Amino acid sequence: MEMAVHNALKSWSGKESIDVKKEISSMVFDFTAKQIFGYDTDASPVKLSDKFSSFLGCLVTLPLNVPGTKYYNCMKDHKCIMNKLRQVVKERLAAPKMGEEYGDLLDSAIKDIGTEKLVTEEFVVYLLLGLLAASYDSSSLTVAVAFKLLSENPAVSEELTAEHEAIVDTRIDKDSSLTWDEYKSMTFTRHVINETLRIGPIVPGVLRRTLQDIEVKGYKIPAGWSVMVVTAAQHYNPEAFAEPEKFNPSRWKELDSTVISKNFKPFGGGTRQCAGAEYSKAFMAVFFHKLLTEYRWEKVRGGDVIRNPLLGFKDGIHIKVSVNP
Ligand code: HEM
Repeated sequence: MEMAVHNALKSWSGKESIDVKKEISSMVFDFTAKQIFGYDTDASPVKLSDKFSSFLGCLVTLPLNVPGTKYYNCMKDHKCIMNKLRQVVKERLAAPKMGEEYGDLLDSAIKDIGTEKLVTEEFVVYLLLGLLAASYDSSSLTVAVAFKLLSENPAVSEELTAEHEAIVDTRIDKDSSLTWDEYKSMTFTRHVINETLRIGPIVPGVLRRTLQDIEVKGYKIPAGWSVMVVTAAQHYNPEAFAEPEKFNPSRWKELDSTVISKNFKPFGGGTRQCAGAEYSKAFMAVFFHKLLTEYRWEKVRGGDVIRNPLLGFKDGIHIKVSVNP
């Protein structure tokens, strides 16, 4: 993870500016795809992250399957992605040591084929599609929101930088990699990540279906209805978070665990809670560690937030990254 971040930051430094969301999306995508099925973006004739970018960008569109329309292009990209994923799964199934060779997530999934009625070859293809889609737009959006909030709150940015510089200062070998203990010691970083996810949750809410009639504040919701829990609204509950519009990572020092569990759900909740939550938080911490200890950054332009229904930016958010002198 550190190496992926290192390579990305190196390639950004010196450029006039980069669109954070776009660049991080493709970095996280390539890294995740490598962990899941050994995807090597440099060796691949098709840049899968580009295909995902255009596929995900036109999911909510008029279903007019005519050349030249957004939907038509979306379907073309979807087909290309599915062909590639089907090919990957087929190759693994044909490998001499099927499911044993690489030790990655795809190997585990291949071994599970047939253990349950649902787990078929096609299911594994869709599992890959789902995980890659989930990784493309999620952490990158949260990091982009963090850049916006940090650029508007220089004191928070300074405290965050100080935490990471202190980690490097106490290292015996200054060039050594980040350790697990160092990661666990990033208290203020965790507060910044939580506060970013609270202020700018990427999804407006989570969907559930009622299994039985339930009553909420005098209203009856019949069994079988779809319910959307608007978690984004809970994040702005003034009884749980004082001055909820204010970006204040330090509030997390004091917050009660019951208040958090009832009002803070950026990754959903219950048995369907996000499978990539810890992975995303680790990625964000590693990203900020490398950025803040080895580089300097400044916002160049953009940062106007929109919701459609995912959180996004009108004209992106562009930053300039330079090596720390
Ligand atoms: C900041 C980053 C992320 C956020 C805010 C986020 C948010 C969410 C949310 C709100 C849900 C719905 C949960 C529910 O219905 O209760 C979800 C589900 C899911 N997410 Fe994430 N996600 C993030 C990153 C990721 C990543 C990187 C992956 C995979 C590599 C991932 C994989 C999944 C999967 C597989 C589910 C479906 C879980 C299930 O239905 O059992 N997510 N995510």
